[in-house]
Amino acid sequence: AAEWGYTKRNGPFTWAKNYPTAAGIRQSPVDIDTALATSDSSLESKPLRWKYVPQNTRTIVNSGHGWRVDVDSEGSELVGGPLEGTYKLQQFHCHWGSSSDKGSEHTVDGQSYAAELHLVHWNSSKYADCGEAADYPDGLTVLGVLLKVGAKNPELQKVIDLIPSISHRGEKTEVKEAIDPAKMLPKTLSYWTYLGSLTVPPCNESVTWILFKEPVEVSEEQLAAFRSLRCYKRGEECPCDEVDGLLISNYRPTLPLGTRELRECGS
Ligand SMILES: CCN[C@H]1CN(CCOC)S(=O)(=O)c2sc(S(N)(=O)=O)cc21
Ligand SMILES: [Zn+2]
Repeated sequence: AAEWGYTKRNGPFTWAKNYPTAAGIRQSPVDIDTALATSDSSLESKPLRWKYVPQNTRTIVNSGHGWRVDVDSEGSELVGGPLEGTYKLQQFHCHWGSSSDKGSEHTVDGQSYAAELHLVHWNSSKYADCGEAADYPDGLTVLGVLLKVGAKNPELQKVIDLIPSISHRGEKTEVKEAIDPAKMLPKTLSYWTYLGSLTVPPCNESVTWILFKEPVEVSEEQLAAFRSLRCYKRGEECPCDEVDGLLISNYRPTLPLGTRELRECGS
């Protein structure tokens, strides 16, 4: 089957054909209607806590759908807030648009941001690895960070510096200078949380989403670097009808929250 992607031919509105879960009722991303959010004392009583090992960021790869930094999960942990048990960091990646007026996956009161960073964690209290965890409703937790145009982001610059060596799909390289995921999180830790899904096929409905309220800054030049990735393999011709196969946009439009509860912690 034609590989899924973000063009008219293989983009989000075609995914349900090959991935029926994409048409489910617990899909992500969603628009965060801040008036609907309910504050929950149980979230306030168990602060979200994380521990990452910067030296465990191993490789960065061009998945054909964006860049992804794979991490050795050992030594990492995410607990508290809405979570039961311990989750370990598996990878982090980003979504962006063809211009900085769009590109985030979640929107807030209808407003898009320039990009969105996802830190993907899996429930190591109950499952053996990320792949297994992705098949269970409590298997994954993704920390989402909204990115807005502003100052150059020094931690993300370590990713940007590696992009030229993974310009084509399937290329990967060692991350030599440790990247600290904790340094990419906002200062204030207020967040919204709801039950959703992977925002890419197979769109498993296995993600507890935790989206920080405070956006983090990234520069226009850094966003431009993201858009220089190519969605096809070196030596092959460009399959996607994108402008010479550049990955200029890789965000899924929002899906209905439906009857799901949206909770918030912190102002
Ligand atoms: C770059 C994308 N990679 C994906 C690889 N995986 C999916 C298959 O795994 C069994 S995953 O579970 O690690 C996730 S979560 C995720 S999102 N956008 O919802 O945070 C994307 C992906
Ligand atoms: Zn993502």
